[in-house]
Amino acid sequence: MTHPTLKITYFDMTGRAELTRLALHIGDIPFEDDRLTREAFAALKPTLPFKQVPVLTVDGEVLAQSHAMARYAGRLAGLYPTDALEAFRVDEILAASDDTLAKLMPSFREQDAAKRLVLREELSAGPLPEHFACIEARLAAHKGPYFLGDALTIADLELYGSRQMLSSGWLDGIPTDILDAYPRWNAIADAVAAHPKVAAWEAAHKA
Ligand SMILES: N[C@@H](CCC(=O)N[C@@H](CS)C(=O)NCC(=O)O)C(=O)O
Repeated sequence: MTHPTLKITYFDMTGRAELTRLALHIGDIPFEDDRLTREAFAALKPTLPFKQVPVLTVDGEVLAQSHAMARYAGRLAGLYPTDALEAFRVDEILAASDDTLAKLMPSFREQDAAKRLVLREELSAGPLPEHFACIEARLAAHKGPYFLGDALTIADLELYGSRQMLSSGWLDGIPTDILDAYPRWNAIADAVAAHPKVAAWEAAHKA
């Protein structure tokens, strides 16, 4: 099967590009994994559609917005439902994940480490667990092993990636066990982690 020529441009980190990278990798769809230094980003920024990364270059055309990229990659890779209602369920999880990031954003922007810690501790004491409980409740439709049953989707990959971000210890002030209270979320993330293509990707990139 022929695919468009694809290049993901982002920083050398997981962040907002990893979902698209992982979807293309799982789908055996070749792509260039263009990882920018801060200096290279500064030079490129004025040319970018929203002056931000990630961007996905498709046959020479630069397109942006991480979840739009992920849905496109998901469609190419067979990881996005063709059924409209199932797609809605997947989109809901992606948007809920954006809401998590929005809650964390002031702490990402805070330069003072002590103030950042306080912001994250406040989030961990209420707003984040409350939001995560809502996500967990939406996973009640979880059929196993993945959210929508046997078919892996980008919603599962997003839940997996969010767990990595939240539980890695990278976010000082967020307890690494903050997701322990959500068994459906963890079951899905565990199933994704056990996927051979995901395990291979992690072995190649996290060593
Ligand atoms: N809505 C955009 C947000 C993109 C975004 O916030 N990108 C950040 C990196 S994660 C960025 O480019 N920051 C540098 C800047 O804005 O100058 C998306 O989902 O792709």
